[in-house]
Order: sequence, then C-alpha cells, then structure tokens
Amino acid sequence: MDSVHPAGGAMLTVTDVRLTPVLVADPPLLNTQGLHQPYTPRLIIEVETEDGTVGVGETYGDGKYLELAGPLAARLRGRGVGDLNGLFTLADGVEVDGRRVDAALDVGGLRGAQTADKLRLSVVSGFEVACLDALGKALGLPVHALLGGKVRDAVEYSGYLFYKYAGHPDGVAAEEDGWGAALDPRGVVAQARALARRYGFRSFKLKGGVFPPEEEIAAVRALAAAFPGAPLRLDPNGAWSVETSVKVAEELADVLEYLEDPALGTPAMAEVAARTPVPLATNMCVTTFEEIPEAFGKEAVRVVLSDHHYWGGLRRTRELAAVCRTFGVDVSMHSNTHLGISLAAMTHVAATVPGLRHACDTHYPWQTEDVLTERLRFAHGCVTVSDAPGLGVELDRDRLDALHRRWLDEDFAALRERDDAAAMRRAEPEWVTPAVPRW
Ligand SMILES: O=C([O-])C(=O)C[C@H](O)[C@@H](O)C(=O)[O-]
Ligand SMILES: [Mg+2]
Repeated sequence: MDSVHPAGGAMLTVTDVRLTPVLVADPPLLNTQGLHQPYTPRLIIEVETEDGTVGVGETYGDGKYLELAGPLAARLRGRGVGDLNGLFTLADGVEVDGRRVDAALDVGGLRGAQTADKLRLSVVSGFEVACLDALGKALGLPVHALLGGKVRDAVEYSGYLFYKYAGHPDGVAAEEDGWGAALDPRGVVAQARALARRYGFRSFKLKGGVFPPEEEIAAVRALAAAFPGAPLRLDPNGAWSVETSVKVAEELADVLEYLEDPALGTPAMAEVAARTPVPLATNMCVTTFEEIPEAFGKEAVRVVLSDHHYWGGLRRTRELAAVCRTFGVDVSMHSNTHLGISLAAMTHVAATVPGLRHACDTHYPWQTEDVLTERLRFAHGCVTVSDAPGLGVELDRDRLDALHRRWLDEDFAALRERDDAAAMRRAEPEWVTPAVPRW
C-alpha cells in the first residue's frame, strides 16, 4: 500500500476474506485439565479491501470457531471495512450448532461454560482486528490511534510460568522446546530466571491447579525468595474449594499481587474474597458483560483479566475497561497460545487503556513459531507500541503456508481440536479431566 486512500479508508469495501487455519508448536505445558498438545490450532484471518489493502487478525482455530468464521467471512464481503459495529450484527445472524454450546469448561481458555455468544464474540474479535489493521493501513494510522490514541509508549507483560515436562510424551511427534522440565519449586525458579534473562520480565504468574496446593505454595515462596519484591500471581483455574483458596491466600498474602480464579464461579469467588485481603483476579467468572453485575455486586473480583478474543475485540475491551474503572475494579490481560498478530493487537489496545496497573499475561514466549516476518520483541518485559500503520506487523506467507500444510496433514488431524485431557492421556493413560474442586 503506497498511498492513503483519498476518500477515507472507512468507506473501503471488503472484497475478500481469507481464513487460514494453522497448527502451531506448543510445548508440554501443564494445567489443571491436563497437558497442552504438541500443536495448537489458530485461525489467521485476512481482510482485503478494494484497493488491495490487507489487514490481519487471529483467533482460536478449533472447529467450533471455524464453523462460524466461514459464514461471517461470506457476510463481510461487500461491506465497509470501517463498519466495525456492523460485525456484531453480522455475527448474530450466524447460526451456532447447539451441540457446541454446553456447560462444560472451554479448555481453549478455561473460561467458564461455553455459550453461543462467547463463540461468536471470539470469532468477531479476529475479524475486528483484521478490519482495524486494514483500516489503519488505508488511513496511514496505527491501530492505537483508531482506538483514540495511546496513553503509554510500551506495554508491560509478565513472565508466564508453567509446570512442564521436558518433552511431550514418548511417541508423540513434537518440536523440541529446549526449556527443560519444571515440576517442582527449583524447576519453576529456573524457568522464571530463564524468562527474565531472555525477555526482562519483572513479574511472574504461575499456572497452578496442577499439583497439591502445598507444592504450589512452595513454588511461589521459592519465586519470592529468588525475585524479592517482584509481583507474583498464582492461577489454578478454579481447581480449589473455598476453604483451600482461603488457606492458600493466607499463606501467600505477603507475596501475592493477586490470586487468580482460585475457586470456580462468582459465588465461590465472592466467599473467598470476603475472607482474604489478597485481591482476586479472574478470566473465568467474568468473561462477558452479562456476568459483571453479579460479580461486581458481590465484590468477588478486584481485577478483570480482559482478553479481546473473549470480549469481541479491541473496542469492546476498551468498553470493559471503562465499566471496570467505574466500579474501581482493575483490568489487566489474559492470554493463551496466541501468535504475534494477537500480541500486537493486545499491545495496541493496552496502550490506550488508562490506569493499567498490572503487567499483562502473554503466552508468546512459549509460541516459538509465528506467521510474521519479524517476531515481536520484549525489552525489560515490555513491548514497544508500534506507530506504523495498522498493527505494524507483516504476514510471512511462507510461514503461514507451512503451518497451514501442517493443519491439512491428516497425521495431525486429531490436533485440530485442542484437547488437554487427551494429550495428558498420552502420558497418563488413566487421566480424566478432574472434577472441580480438585483440592
Ligand atoms: O486462566 C488462564 O490464565 C488461562 O486459561 C490461560 C491459558 O489458557 C492456560 O491456562 C493454558 O493454555 O493452559
Ligand atoms: Mg487465568
């Protein structure tokens, strides 16, 4: 794109939408539901406008998202790329297969019960980012400017620590990750040191709910000793009872920045919150606007971990931040298995949110494969906010094709759906997704 569209990019018509599912290498990371599979599905969305401008977006890539992305893409063709509000109306008209909506926890984000709206919003988010990227490129403006302008030049991220195996189970085709195992406090501290060395992270989150709470308390204590004063978080994804949650909060009160989703659901979180001074954060009991009144009314959470994939995009994320501000609740950001397009999108929106007091989560260091010509970089734990038009990233077509070919490969067909319990069964054949509360 050489010049700015004279009539204003917002009026540009979308002429094509390309959807490319990919499988991306994922290390053997543990969470309360099981183990990450060796490759994880993502969907790359390209929106092309009449002048040849191409915007990119990214979202979950499991079948239930692809089913909605196809019809949404068809509806978007011929519409104005700047009609971002219209995306929600278009998505409302896309039918969700009833079998996709159940009370089960959605493992691709561990975010409470699955609903048709949550599915639709996750798909809309990728389209919205692609449209914003295209619009920004057409207008010669960075995405943060389209959101009202940045209030900071860099966004801080925290080191996301996982219990992990050294490698995927025997016989499972996988990429080597070189991080080694982390199955005890010593391994967790070694992982934190390596992340801090490479990326400069100054705060850490440990994905818990994997081992009995005493072991995870010991790991957080070891982190506190290794990184005195660093903000620390522990997130068992709702695996604990109220009593266990209160006990862990008591034992770690002096070192935790916040405790993330210790117990499942707003009523349990509210009970825990009433019994501990440790702030509670969530990306599970508040993931839609409908869930806010009960959670805020009961003072169940002090930090909402927004995620533009959940909330329907960058503009909705800003709306969430405004609601949180009104109620004196902090916002930060949740993340899982995203690539550089989404990290760029997160950075743009985070740059525009006033009063961001907590470093945002990111899985990006674990996703060593990407679809960009240049990976995003962290300096002192921060990503610099790009002022280039759009998101400021460039798609690497060869990489995209290679990761798409892996997705097409029938040998990897079973991995097109994320299933942490199935991956765990390769290591522990008797494994079933644990009932909650697990401890
Ligand atoms: O609660 C969270 O922070 C997450 O769910 C983040 C990720 O989904 C993580 O738990 C994972 O992928 O195992
Ligand atoms: Mg969480």
